[in-house]
Amino acid sequence: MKSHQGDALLLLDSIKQSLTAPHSTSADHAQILADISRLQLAVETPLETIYRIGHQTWQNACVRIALELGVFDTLHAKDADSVGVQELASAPGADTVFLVRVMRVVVALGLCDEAGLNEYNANPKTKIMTTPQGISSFKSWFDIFTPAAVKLPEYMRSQNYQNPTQSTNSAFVYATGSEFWDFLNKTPIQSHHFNDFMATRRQGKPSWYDIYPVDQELLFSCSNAETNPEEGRDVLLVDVGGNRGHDLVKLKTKYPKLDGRLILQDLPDVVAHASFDPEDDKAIEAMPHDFFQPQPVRHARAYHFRAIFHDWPDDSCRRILSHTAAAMKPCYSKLLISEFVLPDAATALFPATLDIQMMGLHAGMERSEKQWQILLDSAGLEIVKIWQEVKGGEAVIEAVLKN
Ligand SMILES: C[S@@+](CC[C@H](N)C(=O)[O-])C[C@H]1O[C@@H](n2cnc3c(N)ncnc32)[C@H](O)[C@@H]1O
Repeated sequence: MKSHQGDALLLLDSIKQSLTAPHSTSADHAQILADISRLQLAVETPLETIYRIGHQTWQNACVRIALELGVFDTLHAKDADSVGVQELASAPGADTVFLVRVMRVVVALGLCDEAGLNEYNANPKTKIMTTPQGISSFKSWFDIFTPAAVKLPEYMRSQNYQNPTQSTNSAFVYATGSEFWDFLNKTPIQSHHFNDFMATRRQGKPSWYDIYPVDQELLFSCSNAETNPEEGRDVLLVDVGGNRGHDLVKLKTKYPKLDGRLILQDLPDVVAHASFDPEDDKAIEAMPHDFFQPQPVRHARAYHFRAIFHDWPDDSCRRILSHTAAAMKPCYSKLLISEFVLPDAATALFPATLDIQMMGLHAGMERSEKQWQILLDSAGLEIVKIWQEVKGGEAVIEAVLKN
């Protein structure tokens, strides 16, 4: 017990120092959060630890119910004024006894505050649960992903605990009878939540072009390149599996004078709902394309994939990469992959969990530097540089055709 106390006091000192430091980076922020988790582990008993972990499913269910009942919207609309349970329950027609029980959990989780007996008010965390970012992420996690998580132990038992390597055989398929992308295609409401989740999930976080110096690494060389006579103007970047184009729109906002075409590729139903109007913004072109087919855009300056390869097992990745490599121009085209590069040890909880999520949803995986290197090498590509702000965090992997 004594040594735990010692650990806790050391961690507390380190947290204090970090919080009072004059400047802090993303890496410092990640370190403070890691220290806080370690501090909690150092203070709580083993029994408290397993109770905290074991109750998370029920807590998430309460947040999902509160979201459905419009609790966060009502509290946020009232700003600093408190709202009684009668008012919270009246519009959706919920039972007040039931709602009080759910609200105890929501308050304890910190998503709003208690203002008195059965009275609540918004706090700084409440607002995010009223935005597309909070709503779409929670609906995706709970409604689309959780059924596969609940079935994961049973599924893995049925597979004799062999690492899943085929997207047609995942916990998601076991739980729903469909592969993830087919399921979304068949359920427009879930597809809508998932695509909103993709578009909003990175708000407030650096994007790939904040980590990778686009102006130095892509633009200068692109304007100096020969123009492709067949296509009229060089393609600067193809965002493969770019969803509804949110990333390209933000890239264009950051670099309004981009020289070269920007092309969004994704499945037909997804690009049909692109987040830009192709008539208004001629700079971005939407192109339905299945990345398991040959890449139709040849000799682009860059092919960018964000959060694509972690959705697939190695064999599928190799097929996508081989089509990309076949379209790349030697000594000119770059492959940019925005994903986690896992450390060899001490992986943070978020990427470690994301890896399991990818396994459960798609038989996919997060990869370490070595695993990326082997995968790219097997498709005729080599890593030039890994651009990364936080060790073990999200990175931009820059690769080219092997000599
Ligand atoms: C995890 S999302 C990432 C979206 C986007 N790159 C981002 O990071 O926000 C994966 C994307 O791959 C797309 N996708 C899935 N299968 C595909 C296929 N066979 N061909 C092209 N795109 C596909 C999905 O529609 C989805 O937009």
